[in-house]
Amino acid sequence: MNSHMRQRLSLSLYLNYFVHGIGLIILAQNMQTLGKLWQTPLATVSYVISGLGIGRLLAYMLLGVLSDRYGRKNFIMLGMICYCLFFLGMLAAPNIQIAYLLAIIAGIANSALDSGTYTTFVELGGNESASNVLIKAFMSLGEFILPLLVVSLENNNLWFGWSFVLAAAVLIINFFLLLPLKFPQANQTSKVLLGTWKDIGKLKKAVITAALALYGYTSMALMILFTQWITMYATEILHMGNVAAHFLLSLYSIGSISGVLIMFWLLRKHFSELTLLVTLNTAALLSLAIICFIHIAWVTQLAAFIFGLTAASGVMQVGLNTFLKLYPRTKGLVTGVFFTFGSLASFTVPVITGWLSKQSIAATLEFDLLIGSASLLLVIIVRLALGRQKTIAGTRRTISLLDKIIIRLLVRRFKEVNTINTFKKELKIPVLDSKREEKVLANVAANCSDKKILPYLQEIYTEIMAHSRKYQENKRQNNN
Ligand SMILES: O=C(O)C(=O)C[C@]1(C(=O)O)C=C[C@@H](O)C=C1
Repeated sequence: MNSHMRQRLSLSLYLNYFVHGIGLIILAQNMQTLGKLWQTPLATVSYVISGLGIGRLLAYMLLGVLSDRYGRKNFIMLGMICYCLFFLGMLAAPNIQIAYLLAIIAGIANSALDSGTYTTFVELGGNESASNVLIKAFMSLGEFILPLLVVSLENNNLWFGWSFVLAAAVLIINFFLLLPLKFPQANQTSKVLLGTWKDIGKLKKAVITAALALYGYTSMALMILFTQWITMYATEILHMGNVAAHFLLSLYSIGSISGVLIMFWLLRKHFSELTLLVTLNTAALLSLAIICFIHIAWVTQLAAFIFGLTAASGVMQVGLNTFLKLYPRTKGLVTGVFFTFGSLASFTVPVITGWLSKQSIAATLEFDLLIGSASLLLVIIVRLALGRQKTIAGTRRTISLLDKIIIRLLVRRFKEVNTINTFKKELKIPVLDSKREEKVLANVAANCSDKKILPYLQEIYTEIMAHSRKYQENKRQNNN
């Protein structure tokens, strides 16, 4: 695939996630209007939102496995059609039952897009982690723009449905942009990775698999618990005013978008993914602990920003990427498993914390500390079990460093050879000393720990000595 087609494909895939960002919050942002439309109380509209979660749970595994079989493109198209149906259907939904069905369809759309897109970015090759993290950036952009759109429609007394129509229109245009594009072959194995990770034992692989699947749960739970409770925690426990309390969530969002961009940049620079996961999860846990235990307004604000910067920087996507590399032949299934755990988090966290909040609001965030610790433990387990991750770029960095040392040593060797030459000139003996050359080659054999590479080293040394002879002859000819 040429780079122009690749860019077109990537752009279309990202555009879908801009719309998905809108889809994630469009019901919540229009709760009151929709409630009036269906003549139901707010709680019932909120119940419709849970349909999204049901759709996801139902579809992730199935669509993941099917996308391994029938190609990624079909499922991305399916996702787009389902999403379109959701956006336009919601405007025409006559009752709450149909609305609930449409929400389930949006959940299915979400699963279809995920199982087709994350896998495609890995199969496109290049820097797949950076690409998958950028998906999160497009989602955040959608989530950032929609509330502004909703408010401006409202302020200008325009129909609330325009934001739904806009989302559908973007999808329809993107559908036709995507239609002629070719996708990379599904589940081709990534040679680079098989080279470095193929020797993992069965037990180790099972431990890593379990840890990564659980990380699908904890990484999601860490974020949604925070976003659900931070405002109430700030008003009730920290006694902040209403505006200041809401502002904490904005700081978290700004942190998150900055975090994604920083993560993208670091991954492009080939920073080790697992080291990043351990570092970011540690920072997230620390900032959360600060929010829980140090009650000073500006410190809390800074900590909320840092929590967004680290916990919502795309660490979930990086975790999935590691998982995908471990199972290059069943990427769709792996995406399905990972996000099923994520969906379980979106279901269980509100239930558990709802119950905890009856004890105290502080207990909810303290529970997030527990989740953050579990997250950190899981990524440490994965890091230890997988060992140092090798990449072409990292390995080349090591080679460059070794070359630097070798060159310095060779310069010193030439200096010593020059000294020998001075002696030889005084004693009037020839440059070539075959006995000494044999001894040097014998020394190479004695010092070489890997007998397989010995012939190559001896060839190198024969060359080195040939050149030090040339160097000596040249010096003699030029009389210096
Ligand atoms: O030891 C010497 O006599 C050298 O000149 C140095 C050296 C070498 O590079 O090691 C170079 C040429 C001789 O034939 C043998 C050895």
